Amino acid sequence: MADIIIKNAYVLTMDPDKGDIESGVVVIEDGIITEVGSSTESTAEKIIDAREGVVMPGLVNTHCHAGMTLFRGYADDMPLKEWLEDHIWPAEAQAGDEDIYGGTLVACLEMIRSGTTAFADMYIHMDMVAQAVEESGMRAALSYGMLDFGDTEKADAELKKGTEFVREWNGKADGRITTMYGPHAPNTCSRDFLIRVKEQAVRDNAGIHIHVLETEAELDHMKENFGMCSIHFLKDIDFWGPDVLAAHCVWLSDGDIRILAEHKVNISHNVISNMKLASGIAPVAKLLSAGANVTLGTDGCASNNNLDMFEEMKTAALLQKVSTMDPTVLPASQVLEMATVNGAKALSINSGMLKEGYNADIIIVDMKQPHLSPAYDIASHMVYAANGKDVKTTIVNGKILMEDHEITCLDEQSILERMKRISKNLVSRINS
Ligand SMILES: O=c1[nH]cnc2c1ncn2[C@@H]1O[C@H](CO)[C@@H](O)[C@H]1O
Ligand SMILES: [Zn+2]
Repeated sequence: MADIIIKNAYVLTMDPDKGDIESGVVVIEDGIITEVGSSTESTAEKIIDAREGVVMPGLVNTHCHAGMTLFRGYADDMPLKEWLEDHIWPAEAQAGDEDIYGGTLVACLEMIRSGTTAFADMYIHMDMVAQAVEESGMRAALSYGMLDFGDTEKADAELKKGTEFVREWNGKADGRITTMYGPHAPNTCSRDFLIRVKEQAVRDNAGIHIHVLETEAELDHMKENFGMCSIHFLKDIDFWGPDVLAAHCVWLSDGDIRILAEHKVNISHNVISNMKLASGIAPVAKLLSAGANVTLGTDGCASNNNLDMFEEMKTAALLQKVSTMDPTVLPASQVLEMATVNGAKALSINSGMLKEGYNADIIIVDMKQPHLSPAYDIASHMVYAANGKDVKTTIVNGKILMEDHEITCLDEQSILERMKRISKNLVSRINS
């Protein structure tokens, strides 16, 4: 007997061999999808009738700082350097375990509610982040954000912390948690440190999550200090590979695009954060035509200011169209691929498609609503018309985390109450 059967749904499989099924079933057993088709002989204790719903793979957010929900709306409308150095970093210095734990739980609630089933996170107090992810039922690739600023003592301490975290949490929470190394960026980490991190990641068979060329200031800094941009600099130290997840990648030349594609680097496009901080426009259409694996991420809540991947999909499509003056770039089906299949690939997880043998990371979108009516092209609706609130059911690893808009895995009220308390205390500590 199976665990869950979802029936009577429009199934958007994202599986190129299968395509969409107008009225289909998805069968789940032991956290895995065991059947996708138009009917099934199987039985299950739990039957979900998804009539007037779209069943699709959960979205994958490939660049997040989940705990930054704490700073949602805390420092808006300023350039990245000032935002980070004068506001965010001093505030983070005051944040403790309880704050990051509470902030991450709010992020998990927000992601579950808006149809994200897996995310890549780079942040601080990572044991707390991992604990929150474990309790939430979500899937995540977690990394401790390491910076050395050229200080060798700090480099040793940061790498030790990063390594301990990678080793302690990899494969935990029934395999829902995997770990990566998280060197912050080429202009906040020294060359030596980045070399050591890469060597350590190879030894531990772990991926690497890093910010790259988010701002023109980083490009100028790298050219001034090393005579080349971050992409060539990282190529020089043999950093690039399919194990690397590079966030932002805004300031790229055509040569840089070729390097990223050749080395099969995973790229996280953070369009809303890049627009809000006026960092620039990433050449996503060019990256995709070069064959690079481009995915989508929200970045933290202090530069977005939410974690809704539906907004991210729509904005990514629209900005590329207007900035290239070509409405044919990033069609809806390709944007959906970025948010599902490509994201899962970047996190090395067997999710992102509804297919036999894949993780049961699934969402159901409620289509019986004015703004989704009529429905000619479902992919178009998911990218251009829907938003996170339209998600009514979220399943991760075969467990229902939200059903009919009701959160089943966490105590939402107490988490929101806790956020009120900790954010107030945190701000008073920052201001004192
Ligand atoms: O857009 C960004 N660019 C650079 N750093 C960021 C951005 N958003 C968040 N962080 C910072 O990265 C560190 C990860 O541990 C945190 O300090 C976080 O505030
Ligand atoms: Zn970031």
